[in-house]
Amino acid sequence: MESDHEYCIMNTTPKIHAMIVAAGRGSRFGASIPKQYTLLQGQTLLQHSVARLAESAYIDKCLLVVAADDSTAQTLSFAQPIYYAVGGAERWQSVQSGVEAMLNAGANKEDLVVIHDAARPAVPTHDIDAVIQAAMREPYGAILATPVADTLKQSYLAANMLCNLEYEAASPHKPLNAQPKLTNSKSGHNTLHAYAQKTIDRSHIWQAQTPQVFRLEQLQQVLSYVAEHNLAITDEASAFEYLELPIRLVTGSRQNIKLTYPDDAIVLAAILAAQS
Ligand SMILES: Nc1ccn([C@@H]2O[C@H](COP(=O)(O)OP(=O)(O)OP(=O)(O)O)[C@@H](O)[C@H]2O)c(=O)n1
Ligand SMILES: C[C@](O)(CO)[C@H](O)COP(=O)(O)O
Repeated sequence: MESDHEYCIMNTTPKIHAMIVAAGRGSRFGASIPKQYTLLQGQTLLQHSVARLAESAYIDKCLLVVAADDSTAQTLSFAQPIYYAVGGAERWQSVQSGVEAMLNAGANKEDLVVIHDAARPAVPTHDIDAVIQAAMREPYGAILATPVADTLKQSYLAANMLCNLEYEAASPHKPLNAQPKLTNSKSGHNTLHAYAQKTIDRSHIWQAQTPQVFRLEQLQQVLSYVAEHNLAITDEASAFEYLELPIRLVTGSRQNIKLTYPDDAIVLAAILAAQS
């Protein structure tokens, strides 16, 4: 029975390599610096994410994929040995650059690669271990994901109501079911708003997270397919889906949120404080 730490395929003992993608600009977050360098609980998101991976017994060093003009990462201290690669314009191109760096550094094509977002600093270590263990037992890979918990609406865009509904001030003597007065739209132009068209069945809908874990050569091949076919993907699992290759979904913690919009910072700070 192979130990979890080393699993055998074709009489070799593949190893596990970790990469953190941190080459984004954080445009939706809107800060003056890339969001991976935002300080929460006294450390940058990037340092938190590196430390989380370091807590896993499977990981003892980490590749950081950073922007070509990044001058911050190498000024920081990290919880484990670090090496670097330069990212690309799209997230998947940053991953592709990281895969090439790992192979050029001597990784074997059958080795597993653990890919994590720098923007997900609160991932529990037991989730990291769980997705790695799942990927060891899958032919193509595994990702963390969380089932959708809210009602999902599909929307359509429409012009503002042609009439403004004016409700007279409620008065103690006014019947509750009084009809509102319709008046002509005050605005001289129609504003487009989103309206609910229908509710999506969420019983098989998941929110993908990271880490996402694959074998290096297979990931290299599917990302080449993405490049050759000019596909737009936002995670590596999507590339395998295009080729109808099964990727295991491992239920992850809802604490593993991604810092994307300004509102996420207060939530993430509270999660990190609660985890410390
Ligand atoms: N070309 C890119 C784009 C994103 N990322 C990384 O991928 C992770 C998740 O992507 P996302 O949340 O989209 O980050 P940004 O692209 O920075 O955000 P935005 O889309 O708002 O600009 C982040 O850690 C980000 O640094 C990357 O390494 N290379
Ligand atoms: C990989 C990912 O974290 C899965 O949810 C996400 O797709 C990456 O961020 P982006 O905002 O989609 O670029």
